[in-house]
Amino acid sequence: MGKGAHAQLSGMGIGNGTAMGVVRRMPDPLPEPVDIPSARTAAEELSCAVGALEETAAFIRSRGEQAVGAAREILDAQSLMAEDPSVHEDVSRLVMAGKTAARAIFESFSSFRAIVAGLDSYLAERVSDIDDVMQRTIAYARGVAAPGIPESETPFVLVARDLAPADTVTLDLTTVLAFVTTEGGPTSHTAILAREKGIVALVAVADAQSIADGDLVIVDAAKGAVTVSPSESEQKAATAAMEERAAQRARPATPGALADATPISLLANIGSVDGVDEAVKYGAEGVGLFRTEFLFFGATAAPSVEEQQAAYTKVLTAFPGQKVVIRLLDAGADKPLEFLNSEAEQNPALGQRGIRALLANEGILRSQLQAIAGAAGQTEADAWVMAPMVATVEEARSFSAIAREFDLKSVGIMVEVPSSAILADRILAVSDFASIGTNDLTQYTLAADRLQGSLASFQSAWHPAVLRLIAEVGSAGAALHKPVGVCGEAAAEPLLAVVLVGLGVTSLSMSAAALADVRDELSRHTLAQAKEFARLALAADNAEDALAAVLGAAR
Ligand SMILES: C=C(OP(=O)(O)O)C(=O)O
Ligand SMILES: [Mg+2]
Repeated sequence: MGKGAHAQLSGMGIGNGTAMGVVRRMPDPLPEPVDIPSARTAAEELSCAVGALEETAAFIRSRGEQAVGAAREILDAQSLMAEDPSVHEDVSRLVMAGKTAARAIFESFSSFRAIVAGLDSYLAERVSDIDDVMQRTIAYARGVAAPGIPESETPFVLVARDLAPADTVTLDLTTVLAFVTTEGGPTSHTAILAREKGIVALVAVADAQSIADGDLVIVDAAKGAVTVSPSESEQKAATAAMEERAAQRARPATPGALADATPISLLANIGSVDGVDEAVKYGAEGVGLFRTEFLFFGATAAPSVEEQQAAYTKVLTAFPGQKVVIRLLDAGADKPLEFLNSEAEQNPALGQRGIRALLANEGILRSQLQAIAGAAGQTEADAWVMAPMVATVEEARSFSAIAREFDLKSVGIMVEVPSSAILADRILAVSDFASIGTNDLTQYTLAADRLQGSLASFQSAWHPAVLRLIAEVGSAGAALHKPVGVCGEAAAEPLLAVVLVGLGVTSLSMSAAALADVRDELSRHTLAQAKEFARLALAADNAEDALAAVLGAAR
């Protein structure tokens, strides 16, 4: 495309925002350092390489300190890569063999990358994180600018192949109006972090590389479109949409409801006590998913009941009279925990995980339930508990029986495995509620690892196979008068959230920053329309067609 030519490109919108501005492109990665003999002494090269590794670790660590949640974890892992003694040893060995600092860093990280990419698909997502650390370190060693967000005094729309976590975390929202990336899917790191920060974003825009520096663009996440060199009338419409959104956000948050006043509770997902403030700030009506893994990860043994109770109490205290759904420890596969499951597994996603692991370690399960019951007794919140990764009616029954010994009133299960969606009527008969985890439900339905970047296109809950399973759960919930929520990333996609309601879902839980767009989208459609959208999506052959059909009917 020539610069300035009018064009419309499509991709996957994150949230519902609109932004308009001039494009700045992210510089392309640095070229591979050539393998020529160094002109400096080995000692000089070594001090250059070590200095670059230290500078990278310090830079990423300082960015990590400004981040919370998932972003912080990713950055902490990245700073550890730059500090890894085996990387330092390897770089030093290569420098001593006559390589330049830049080349030694390149070769060392490349072999690290090959091991990670080849040996363990669970770490495949880390490959792009390794590349980011390598690029930054090579830039420091060469004394050139590290690839990253362009510096600019004036606001701009960032166009990039993909964003490194370190970049997304510290995006300056006063200058970066929106971003458009070629790569990524709705559940990629970039999309999740964009949602957490409420940034207008479009991912998986296959033709994004055709947008030139300096082009004026409109990014419309709700339509999943970027318009290059928009006409005057398109510019006016975009300005009006942005003003309306700003006005709507300035009004106090109202409880979630459809246009015909059907109530749909809008709840927050939190991953630690730190998430509480954001949830309250964005008007969450409670917590629909309190992930409790943060208490266990990094520990060598399960935390004591007292320690757990203190953390649960802090969260429950923030929501008097409101519901807080506490998800019991979900260890295994993407959340490995040595002391719970030390046996090496060939296929951990299908291994000892979630409720399976808890029922095999009943002491830990009971300690969690005891701590939750203690915290519930000390606070005014309505504490609900749910078990992760339930696959059978027996697991649901065993979990309910144990939880009720602790006098917990609302005992439910997560539907993340196709078997539990197919048997939703049986499973709900022995549980008080269901909460659908669409991240895992999608991975298991399509047999596509949720962490494997190259399979991101499979990881969409718009897929009619996933929607059919959700419909099973919705119908079972309606027949048995039991609540059915969604707490996976799908709940944070505004139009998909309406489809979920059309399938019988009664509450939606998501990262707090996504609440406003979902609240707004729900208020635009009636239950009859939501059901029609659901019918259209269910009738599609694939996720893209389902989205297109519903977009056509809704916009
Ligand atoms: C909410 C879910 O659980 P997690 O993302 O923690 O596995 C899910 O699988 O959708
Ligand atoms: Mg899950």
